[in-house]
Amino acid sequence: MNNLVEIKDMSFSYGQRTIYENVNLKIPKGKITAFMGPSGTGKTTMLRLIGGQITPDKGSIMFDGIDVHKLNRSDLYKLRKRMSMLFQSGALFTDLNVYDNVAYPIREHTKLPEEIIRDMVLMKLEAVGLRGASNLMPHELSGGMARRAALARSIALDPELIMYDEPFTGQDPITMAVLLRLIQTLNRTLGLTSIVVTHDVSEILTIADYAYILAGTKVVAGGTPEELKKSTDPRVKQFINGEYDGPVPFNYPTEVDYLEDL
Ligand SMILES: Nc1ncnc2c1ncn2[C@@H]1O[C@H](COP(=O)(O)OP(=O)(O)OP(=O)(O)O)[C@@H](O)[C@H]1O
Repeated sequence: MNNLVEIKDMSFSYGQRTIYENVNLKIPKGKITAFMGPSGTGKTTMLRLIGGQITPDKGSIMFDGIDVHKLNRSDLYKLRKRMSMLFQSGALFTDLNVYDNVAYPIREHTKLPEEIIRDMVLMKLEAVGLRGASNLMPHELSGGMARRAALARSIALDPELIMYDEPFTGQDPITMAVLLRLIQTLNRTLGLTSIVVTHDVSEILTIADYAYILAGTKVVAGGTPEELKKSTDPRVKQFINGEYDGPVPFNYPTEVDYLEDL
């Protein structure tokens, strides 16, 4: 299989707190991969490790055969242009209209003439169904439209990898369905590779080609949605069925029993 990202024997800690221990995982090129797992387990941290914003203590993270953490600053900067990260907040610049929001990264990172920028921006807005909303200001958009505009901005420079961090949070079911289809369509039509961090397990499994469950410093499972749904591993079943109680602790681990705090 052709992988865009390969993580080998990777460990990472924030100070005393171990987030990952000897993790191995692969992100297949051209596919949608989901990262699921309990709150605070380190899913966002994994995206930041892949993006080179933080460095593993041990092991390697390869992007298209390049060791992300062995690059010097300018090469890392170049590599980062091949990746895009879309955060839940996906904040648009409030004083710029939709068009200028999408044009912003192109103007920042290239010296292209405005006619070409115009074509690129309109193509991206068309791709997210917002071509008619070019002149609207962010405060005139619905929550779902704002996410789509942020998505158009995050693909403005034609990245190869797009990482979505909780893209559905706070959206109604219809908007969520629209965003799901959009992630799938963009992945296909733009030849992207996508990683989606989400708690919306059943929804993401309708479009993901592959999914990992991250919990307790490890990758506890990985497979196609069909494989995960058939798994007899109780930790996998807990996740797939969205059960609060089970072998994977839901809460942030605490050193002190809360009764002792009283
Ligand atoms: N900069 C930081 N310094 C120290 N600890 C951090 C930092 N960022 C995150 N953490 C801790 O690392 C752990 C993993 O955080 P992360 O945001 O990656 O989890 P997550 O799985 O994405 O969580 P959620 O599903 O709730 O968004 C958390 O316990 C968090 O408190």
